[in-house]
Amino acid sequence: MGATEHGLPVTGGRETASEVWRLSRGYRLRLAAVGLLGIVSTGVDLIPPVAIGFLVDRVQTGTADLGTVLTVTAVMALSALLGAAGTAVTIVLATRVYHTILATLRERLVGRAMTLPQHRVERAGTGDLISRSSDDVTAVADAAPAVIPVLTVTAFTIVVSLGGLAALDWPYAAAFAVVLPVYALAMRWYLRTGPRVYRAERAAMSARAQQLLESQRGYATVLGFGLADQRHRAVMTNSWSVAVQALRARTVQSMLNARLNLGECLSLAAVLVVGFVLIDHGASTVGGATTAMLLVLRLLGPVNQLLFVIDTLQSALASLSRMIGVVTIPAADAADASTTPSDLATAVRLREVAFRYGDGPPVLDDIGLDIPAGQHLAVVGPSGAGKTTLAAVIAGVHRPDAGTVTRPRRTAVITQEVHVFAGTLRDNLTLAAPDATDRDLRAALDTTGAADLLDQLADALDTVVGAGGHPLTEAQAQQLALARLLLADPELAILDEATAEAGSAHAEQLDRASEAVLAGRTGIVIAHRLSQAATCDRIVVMDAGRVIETGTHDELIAAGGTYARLWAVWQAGQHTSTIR
Ligand SMILES: Nc1ncnc2c1ncn2[C@@H]1O[C@H](COP(=O)(O)OP(=O)(O)OP(=O)(O)O)[C@@H](O)[C@H]1O
Repeated sequence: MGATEHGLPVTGGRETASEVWRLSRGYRLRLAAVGLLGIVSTGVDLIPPVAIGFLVDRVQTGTADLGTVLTVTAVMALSALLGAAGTAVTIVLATRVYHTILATLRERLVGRAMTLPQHRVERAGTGDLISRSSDDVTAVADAAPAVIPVLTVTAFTIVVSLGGLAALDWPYAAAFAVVLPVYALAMRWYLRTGPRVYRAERAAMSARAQQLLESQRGYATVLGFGLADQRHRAVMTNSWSVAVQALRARTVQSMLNARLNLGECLSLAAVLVVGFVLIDHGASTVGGATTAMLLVLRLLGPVNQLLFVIDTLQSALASLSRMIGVVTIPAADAADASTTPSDLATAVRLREVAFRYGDGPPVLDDIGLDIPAGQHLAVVGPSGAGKTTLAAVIAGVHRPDAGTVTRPRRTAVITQEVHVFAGTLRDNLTLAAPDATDRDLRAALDTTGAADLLDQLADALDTVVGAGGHPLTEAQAQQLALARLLLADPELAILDEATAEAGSAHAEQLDRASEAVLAGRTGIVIAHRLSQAATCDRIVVMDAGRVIETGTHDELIAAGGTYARLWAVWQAGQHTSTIR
């Protein structure tokens, strides 16, 4: 399986083929029936050239009368009708099987994407995953109208027509066969060039999707920092890259076209020359040569189409290998290896943990930490100390570059960006606990201090919130997230909530809600207000990615270090600013 260090994997040809074969299980009999119908339909399609050749000979020998012409016309019309009907049914049946298999693949892709460890998706970029389950699925689905008719019918037409040519007179088949290397060379060139160009096109599309997604997600930041122009330029650069790659792909198609035209010209000329020589030597009739020319003309279409389908097929295969790349990520990687069931005494254990974003400077350095089950730990420190990163590494969002992390299997985290899902309030809560009753939901909202929210909403739990629904304040969204976490009932809860103005009613409300949510479970609080830290069992002070102090509130105050200084500042009335 090919995989870039940071990207999601892409399968090779063999893996893709064997996965498609596995996916076709249950449809193979239907596929065989479709194949048989395809052979019969294309066989019937060969009747008109033979009938025209027969008519030409009759006219040449002066034995054609009106009855012969009418009979030949009727036979041609009937065979054309039967052939078209058979082909249409073949295409419909094949398309149905194709889309059913594709739907199964998409379901598996989405299923696997949902179970991928978050760090894997974060590192590759959410845009890549979205592009694989949208752009790539579309590319594979869009290939159906072109690929299925041609693949199911063309291959048979080639075999049956070549057989017909050989039966007519072997030199005709030989003349066509001599030109085949031209097609073989065209195919070889194309197979070498095409996939690379298409993969680059798809990758450029992924990058553009990622760029757009990031701009939309960080909309508030983009506006707040006046980054609109910069983001616009970045999206333009990506769009230009997509355009360049698309142009390359279309150029390759045009060059393939030129090669196909050459093959067409050579094969018609070869059969014409052979026909002339055979008739000159009395070895063939004009009718025979006519049939041969018509058969070759029939062959040229499918041969060209097959090469063009290979073009679409290459593009679809590039997408397919990206989709299957996600589906076949080994289960060991899908389940986060660093998660182990907690032992009874220690819920979280970190040993020599180091982490950096990409090639950037170390953000966490040699972190060692033990959190006994049931303990509430506060992490404090100046902005940029690495608190959020530490929370993300413990939660499994980021995988450490060095060291080990052990945490309970049921770990939940509330990040600074609380997401309200578009749907009812009930939907938002039952995400975490599908079996929860309305009573449970109300109790959870009550615990997080959001009971009055229900009173404000006309449809109570059935009120639509999130995008397009009833707008929730930031504090309400955080209360909702805390209620969701309460319902999920994890062994370890990590709270890295957005800051609320210290001393404000919201801050006190959220502090109380956080305490209620953490009761009876292990908790890590990224403390943006020192009031949060003071109520925790133990405090870890971080600076520049390292733990510089640890102890209880009283111990750290008595030690007179960084925490004591922070606390003094806090106490001295810096209540309007937050510790970040
Ligand atoms: N996604 C990212 N990519 C690159 N660097 C990052 C990323 N996220 C954070 N950093 C950097 O890592 C360092 C630690 O950031 P982190 O957010 O963990 O600190 P923090 O202590 O939580 O700060 P704050 O209190 O402001 O949230 C900072 O220098 C920050 O710029």
